[in-house]
Amino acid sequence: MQKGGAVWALGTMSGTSLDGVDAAMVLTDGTRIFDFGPTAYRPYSPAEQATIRAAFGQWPGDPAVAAAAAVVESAHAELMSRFTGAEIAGFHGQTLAHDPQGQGTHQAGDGDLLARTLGLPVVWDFRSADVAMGGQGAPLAPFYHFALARHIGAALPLAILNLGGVGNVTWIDPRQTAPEHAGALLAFDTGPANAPLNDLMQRLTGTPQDAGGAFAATGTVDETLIDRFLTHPYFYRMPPKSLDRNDFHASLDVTHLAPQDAAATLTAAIAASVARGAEHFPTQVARLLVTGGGRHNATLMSQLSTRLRLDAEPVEAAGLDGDMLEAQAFAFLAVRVARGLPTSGPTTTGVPALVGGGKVSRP
Ligand SMILES: Nc1ncnc2c1ncn2[C@@H]1O[C@H](COP(=O)(O)OP(=O)(O)OP(=O)(O)O)[C@@H](O)[C@H]1O
Ligand SMILES: CC(=O)N[C@H]1[C@@H]2OC[C@@H](O2)[C@@H](O)[C@@H]1O[C@H](C)C(=O)O
Repeated sequence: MQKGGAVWALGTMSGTSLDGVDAAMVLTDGTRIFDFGPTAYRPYSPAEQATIRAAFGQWPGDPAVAAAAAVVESAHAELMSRFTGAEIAGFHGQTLAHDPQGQGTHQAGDGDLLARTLGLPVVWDFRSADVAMGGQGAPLAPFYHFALARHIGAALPLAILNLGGVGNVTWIDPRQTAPEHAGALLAFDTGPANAPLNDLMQRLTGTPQDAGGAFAATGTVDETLIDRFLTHPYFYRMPPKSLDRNDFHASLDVTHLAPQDAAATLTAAIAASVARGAEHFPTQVARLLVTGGGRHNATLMSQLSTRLRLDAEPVEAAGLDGDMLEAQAFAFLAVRVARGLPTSGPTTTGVPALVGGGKVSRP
């Protein structure tokens, strides 16, 4: 790869909601974004989802993990081979278990194998080095969020909120010139996002989402339950901090509520946890840009606007692509790793020093 200049990088993300793999190209030098390229999506089949789901919470050595890794690798190889013109790829893999203060963090899928299959340098295992140095290993999108804030010409502090299965937010001061500068970023996972709502909708309707938030819109929020939810110790921890998909399982029990009220309450809980998180922001933000699937949920967006007293806008309002932003992040981070630039630091993962996490596998 040419030193210094911008290159086309391909990034992939297989998120906690397990719908499929996103892939996107970005023209970048690892600092600035020069252009966005093609994108593609490859859903997991129900059988593939079941294989991956069976490995959730398991660590390498377990046969379920090997089976899940094989599914992740073949789905990525199939999707990534549709792209041409990339000089490097960033492969996030599928998080199966995340326990940064205990057993570590594990993303299924072998980047070495993909490098050989695709004939491209592949950067992967982005989170382990950060965790080994005492960081949370997540969230990692914040250094990309910083580049996005500069790219869209933001002049004042803003927040980028990702609402996937889990929520994560980045507070950004775009007046700083680099993400590693003191005062540029503060990032953390906000709490559970769509995962508990999806699980509820699956049980109620057989479809794992509340499309547009239409069902929740017909219910009433149980504010007492929300208040109790907000006493979870996670909300008292100072950021940076990160979560595994099911960390809140027992704390969000809505089974005693009428179905619509249960959906309304889980939707409001997402917004309430973001509002609680926003209390940690170093300054107020001028904009709240929302990415990830949750931005399609109108009830959730309106709950966010109410509870944060700020207009929650989809990232599309700033000309960005909220379906592909995480895949773009791993394209961008791949270039940073290849060039020896840090990908996380004390204010994004809590790691004591700047870290450039990620292995580089060459074909
Ligand atoms: N039209 C819609 N209406 C309501 N919710 C939606 C809609 N589209 C997507 N979602 C929600 O967004 C989720 C998917 O979001 P996304 O693709 O950002 O998650 P992910 O990347 O897998 O998760 P994470 O960021 O936690 O790794 C779905 O599971 C669903 O809950
Ligand atoms: C361990 C892990 O895979 N975490 C994911 C997950 O999904 C959302 C949230 O929890 C975030 O911390 C992270 O993903 C994004 C891409 C990140 O690292 O920024």
